[in-house]
Amino acid sequence: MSPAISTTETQRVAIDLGERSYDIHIGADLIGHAGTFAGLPTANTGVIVTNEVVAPLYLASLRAALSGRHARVLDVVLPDGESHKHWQTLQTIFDRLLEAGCDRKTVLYALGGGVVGDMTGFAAACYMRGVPFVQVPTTLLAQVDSSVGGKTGINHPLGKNMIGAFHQPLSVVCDLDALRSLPDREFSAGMAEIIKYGPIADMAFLGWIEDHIEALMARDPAHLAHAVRRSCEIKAQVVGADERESGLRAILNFGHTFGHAIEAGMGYGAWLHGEAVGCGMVMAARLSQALGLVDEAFVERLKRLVVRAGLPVVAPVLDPARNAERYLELMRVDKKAEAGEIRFVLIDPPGRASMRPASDAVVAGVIARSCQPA
Ligand SMILES: NC(=O)c1ccc[n+]([C@@H]2O[C@H](COP(=O)([O-])OP(=O)(O)OC[C@H]3O[C@@H](n4cnc5c(N)ncnc54)[C@H](O)[C@@H]3O)[C@@H](O)[C@H]2O)c1
Ligand SMILES: O=C(O)C(=O)C[C@@H](O)[C@H](O)[C@H](O)COP(=O)(O)O
Ligand SMILES: [Zn+2]
Repeated sequence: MSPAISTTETQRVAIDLGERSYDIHIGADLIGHAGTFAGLPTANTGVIVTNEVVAPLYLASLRAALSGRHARVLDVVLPDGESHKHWQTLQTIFDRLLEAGCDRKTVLYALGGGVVGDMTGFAAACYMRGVPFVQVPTTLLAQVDSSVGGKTGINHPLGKNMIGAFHQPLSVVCDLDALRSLPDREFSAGMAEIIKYGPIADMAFLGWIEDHIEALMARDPAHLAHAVRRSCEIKAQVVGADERESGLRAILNFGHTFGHAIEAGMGYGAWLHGEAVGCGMVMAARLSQALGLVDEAFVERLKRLVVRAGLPVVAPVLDPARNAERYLELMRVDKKAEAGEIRFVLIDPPGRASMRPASDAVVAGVIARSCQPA
């Protein structure tokens, strides 16, 4: 049964981080009212950081909403896409802030998907050693995951998100209406991170997603509101318990050890982050099975749902001559690795996750199986 959720009413999920606590606002038509949410400071300058795809859609609306809050509202429009999540793009933000004489009270607003959010957050963490920022996520993936929790950063050719900082936003404003303009492929990518919360924390939620996948894929507003809210609740709870990933928070990385290897190995942007995570979750589930932690029925169940969400489940060959070695090489760069030993987030049992090493031989078997068409 679908929970009764009014899409006209704004939902609020709190993330408890002591003095860095904030609220995640979820509802319709919020970008145009972003200036009214509690937690947003009045400062002389607000700078909206966005990209060339999102700017024509939502920049004017956010600018108008912030005009009563800041004496001047500036913007920086970045090039679009994962392939631009690097130092040079970050430099564009710093150039603009310095040229405009922005002081340390300046508030940055990340208007866009996870790429804009991660880079804006990192720019906010670094500029004058730290200025406040607000997340205004406009993709499904950003609303259910990347805008929450304060992980910010950029990619390095050798590894995903390798340069970054923890810097919490002041507030997160999830306007569900923005999801209407999202391309189908990007919508599916967001579904991967929603599905992720089931196996790691809430199998009842996984069952609910399975039961309502058609309504979700059709972007039914009430179902979307529930999926975004429940995802944010789970993420807020995990991050509230372990802000800097000293332990528990690593469960949010389920599917990411394989997924990040796919993203870096294919070249950033070839596979979307959510696509790589969807496929990576099936690979991590297979590894969990190989280690006796879950049964085949669970792996097939997860795989079916990933397919129904429009995501790939056959992993790419990264190097025809030495495929497993290439995956392993890339995965050894993962931030969870210790002294060159890869540690995987595994399901143990469904609804709970834990981090464990695995032998190269077992991992190579999973890679070989995952690169074959079903
Ligand atoms: N910080 C975290 O905790 C965290 C969590 C998950 C993912 N991430 C990062 O997030 C990034 C992926 O984010 P993403 O999937 O949002 O990708 P993205 O930011 O590249 O956005 C996807 C595409 O949709 C466009 N777009 C954005 N909003 C739109 C809208 N409303 N209508 C039409 N088009 C729109 C973008 O311009 C882009 O082309 C990756 O870099 C990943 O590493 C970070
Ligand atoms: O918030 C977290 O913690 C996550 O792991 C969420 C992930 O979905 C996200 O992709 C994150 O950026 C990955 O973190 P990383 O530390 O592996 O780069
Ligand atoms: Zn992710």
